[in-house]
Amino acid sequence: MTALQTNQLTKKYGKKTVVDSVNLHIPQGTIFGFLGKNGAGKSTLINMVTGLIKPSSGSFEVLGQPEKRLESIQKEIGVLPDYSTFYDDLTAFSHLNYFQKLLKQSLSKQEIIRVLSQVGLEDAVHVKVKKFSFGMKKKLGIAQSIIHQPKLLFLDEPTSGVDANAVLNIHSLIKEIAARGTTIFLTSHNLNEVEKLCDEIAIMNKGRIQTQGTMKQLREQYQQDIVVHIHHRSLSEKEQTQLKISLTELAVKIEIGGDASEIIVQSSELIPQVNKQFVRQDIDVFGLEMEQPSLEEIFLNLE
Ligand SMILES: Nc1ncnc2c1ncn2[C@@H]1O[C@H](COP(=O)(O)OP(=O)(O)OP(=O)(O)O)[C@@H](O)[C@H]1O
Repeated sequence: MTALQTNQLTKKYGKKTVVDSVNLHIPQGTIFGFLGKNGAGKSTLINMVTGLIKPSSGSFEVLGQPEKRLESIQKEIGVLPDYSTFYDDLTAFSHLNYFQKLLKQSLSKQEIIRVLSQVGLEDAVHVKVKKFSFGMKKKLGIAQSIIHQPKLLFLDEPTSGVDANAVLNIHSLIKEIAARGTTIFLTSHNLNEVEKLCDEIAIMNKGRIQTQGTMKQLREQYQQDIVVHIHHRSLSEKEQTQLKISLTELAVKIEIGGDASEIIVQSSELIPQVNKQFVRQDIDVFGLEMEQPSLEEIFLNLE
């Protein structure tokens, strides 16, 4: 089943089209990364598919249900809350307890404590929210968003403003939640995070989906030159010259060194042919590494 599907989904404010004919298809069980610069339209799209605002046109389905039946599956959806909605005088436990009752859940005391432990708040179960650090509030927010074991979870910037250790904890937690079968829709400005966690990525720009695919597909789509680092046995000056001549047709840049060389090719299919030239000249190759563009480079190169 599809966790989320949008068909020509559009939102206009006056004459301004903020979300423009978006078609997304998110299979269940994926961690889907949703990227875009400030003002690209990400929150507007999320607000439409979670029922907070009405689309101007187009349609969507969440967990197989159309917009008009969104109410019936609200309990299957989790959304990382805005921290301003926390009650400062409640403890983490009371906060979750209150929230689960709102969702008409009937978790036992132990089960609530287990959710708090799951997000790493086991030492803060009875601490009031007003004493929480920012990172602790993020974790409590995640606990709140997963307390009803949603099938689809929207996490908007789950690690922004959180220290490095807590970021790692939150990443492990996101992977655990996904491993249990929850589809995760992750918005983040941290491209490393998205690259590390997400199965599939969509990049939004000025209301439109500019590109969508797995990291591998995005690399293939946006990769131009590939830098290949080759470690080899020591070469004499004569061998270096011969090698350079043999690679001229294949590479756009060739730097042959004594025991390591850097070669730039325009397609990954040329790499075996580069390797063949080394073999042909009886040069032992000890290592061959390919430099892949990061999501950050791909993102920055998009208009
Ligand atoms: N209620 C509204 N009325 C008019 N314009 C709006 C409204 N809500 C959002 N916008 C405009 O829509 C555009 C997209 O905003 P949105 O919040 O969806 O972007 P975003 O991609 O989530 O950005 P960020 O990364 O900063 O959160 C912005 O230009 C914003 O000013």
